[in-house]
This record gives sequence, C-alpha cells and structure tokens, in this order.
Amino acid sequence: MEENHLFPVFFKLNRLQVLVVGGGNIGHEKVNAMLQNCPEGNITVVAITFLPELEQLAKTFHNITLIEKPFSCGDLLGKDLVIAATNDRALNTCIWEKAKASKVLINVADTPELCDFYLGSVVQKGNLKIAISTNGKSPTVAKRLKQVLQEAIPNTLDEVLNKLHIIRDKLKGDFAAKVKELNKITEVLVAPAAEETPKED
Ligand SMILES: C[C@@]1(CC(=O)O)C2=NC(=C\c3[nH]c(c(CCC(=O)O)c3CC(=O)O)Cc3[nH]c(c(CC(=O)O)c3CCC(=O)O)/C=C3\N/C(=C\2)[C@@H](CCC(=O)O)[C@]3(C)CC(=O)O)/[C@H]1CCC(=O)O
Ligand SMILES: NC(=O)c1ccc[n+]([C@@H]2O[C@H](COP(=O)([O-])OP(=O)(O)OC[C@H]3O[C@@H](n4cnc5c(N)ncnc54)[C@H](O)[C@@H]3O)[C@@H](O)[C@H]2O)c1
Repeated sequence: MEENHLFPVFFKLNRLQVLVVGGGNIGHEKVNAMLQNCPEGNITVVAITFLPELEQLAKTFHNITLIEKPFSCGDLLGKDLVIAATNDRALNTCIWEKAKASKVLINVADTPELCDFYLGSVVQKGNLKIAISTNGKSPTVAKRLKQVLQEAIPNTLDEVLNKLHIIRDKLKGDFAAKVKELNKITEVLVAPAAEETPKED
C-alpha cells in the first residue's frame, strides 16, 4: 500500500506571520480555515480585489490585515508562511520562486507540486484537534472523514482531557513514574469492551 510521508505539525499562528496572496474564493477559504483554528493568527492578505466576506472578516478580526495592491517581492519580508491563492498561475509560480529564495514555507493553493505543506481537514473538540490528510489524493474524502469523526467523538472527551491535565499536574515522582501512572489511568480508553453476557429468559 502507498504511504503518506507528510509530517504533521501544529503551528502557533499567533506567533507567526502569515501572508496570503489573493483575496478571492480560495484566499477567503484559506484565511477562514486558519481563523477557525487560531482566531488570533496574524494574517496579511495582499490582493488587487477582495471578496466582501474577507473584508467582513478583517473588520471582525483585527489581526487580519488587507493590503489592496498587486503582489511584490517585499510582501514576503518578515513572513514565516505564505499561501499563494491568486487566479494567475504564472504569478503563483513566481510567488513560489520568491518564497523559496527567501526560505519562507509556501503553499500554492490547489497545486500540490508547489506546496511545502498542505492544509489539513481538521476535527475540533475543545482541546482535542485531529488533522487529516489524504496525501493530496482526495480533499473531499478528508472533509467527509472530518464530519464522521466530529460526530463520533463525544463532547465529554474534553472533560477527560481536562481531568487528566489536573491529575498530571498533581502526580508526584520522577518522569518514568508519572508516565506509568498516566498510562495505567488511561488504559480503559483502549481496553476491549467487556463482552456482553447473553441475558437469560
Ligand atoms: C483539507 C482542505 C484544507 C483547506 O484547504 O482548508 C484541502 N482541500 C479542501 C477542500 C477541497 N479542495 C478542493 C475541493 C474540490 C473537490 C476536489 O477536488 O476534491 C475540496 C472539497 C470542498 O471544498 O468541498 C480542490 C482541490 N484541492 C487540491 C487540488 C489540487 C490537486 O488535488 O491536484 C484541488 C483540485 C483543484 C482543481 O480541480 O482545479 C489540493 C489540496 N487541497 C488540500 C487541502 C491539500 C491536500 C489535503 C490532503 O492531503 O487531503 C492540497 C494538496 C493542497 C492545499 O491546498 O493545501 C479542504 C477540506 C476542508 C474541510 O475540511 O472542510
Ligand atoms: N474557486 C474555486 O472553487 C476553485 C477551485 C479549484 C481551483 N481554483 C483555482 O484557484 C485559483 C484562485 O481561485 P479563486 O476562486 O480564489 O479566484 P478569484 O478570481 O476569486 O480570486 C483571485 C484573487 O487573486 C487576486 N490577484 C490576481 N492578480 C493579483 C496580483 N498580481 N497581485 C495580488 N493579487 C492578485 C485577485 O485580486 C483576487 O483577489 C484560480 O486559479 C482557480 O482556477 C478555484
């Protein structure tokens, strides 16, 4: 079976500077995806025109900056991540070249061969976050799987996480002892369900 060799990481977008080039449907979709995960993410969008939805987002989130102008090389200065989402393929490729020259990580939306990283489909339940990738094979399946997991994971799991966090802080002993104890407490989460005994009439 073919394997997915992407290495998932979870970025703290509030500590990074993100540049999005393009303020149309795709630009809006990507900004929205980032904000849903990190409402305090620092995002600058450079575009000639902006969808009204993006302008609305920028009014709600003060950490979103819209700059109405054509892309220029200087826009990359001080940026950690770039998403190119213009409707001009040649321009997207040019942004990719400039980003690579500046050692800035870049995602050219919907163009896997020009991506250092992919955006994932994300399941969120309180503190829990699961990022899904299909290795670029089918983002639609990633979206569907997200919907399935979102339903299947109980909301109470967040309570479990919070309780475990309290226990973790209270545990005494060295690192190995803590790990052993935490593994013991959580064993029930992976134990096979007890077999139901058939009811007698
Ligand atoms: C997960 C998600 C995150 C996000 O973008 O926020 C995401 N795409 C989403 C949706 C989506 N994208 C597309 C459709 C239309 C139906 C379809 O084509 O399937 C739908 C479905 C819909 O919108 O309903 C079009 C599309 N996307 C890519 C291509 C190019 C290609 O495949 O060659 C084309 C064809 C363009 C064309 O035809 O011209 C490529 C990529 N899309 C990725 C991510 C990366 C791989 C992730 C992975 O490993 O699975 C990757 C490689 C790069 C990237 O963009 O980062 C988000 C789900 C949001 C959610 O969870 O709700
Ligand atoms: N919309 C979709 O669902 C979809 C799906 C698959 C692929 N795509 C592709 O993705 C690309 C983007 O799609 P879209 O729907 O967001 O397009 P769009 O036309 O809605 O938006 C394009 C954006 O790029 C900006 N732009 C163009 N030239 C620029 C420049 N020189 N400097 C700065 N900004 C510039 C425009 O101002 C605009 O904000 C297109 O190539 C499209 O074919 C779109």
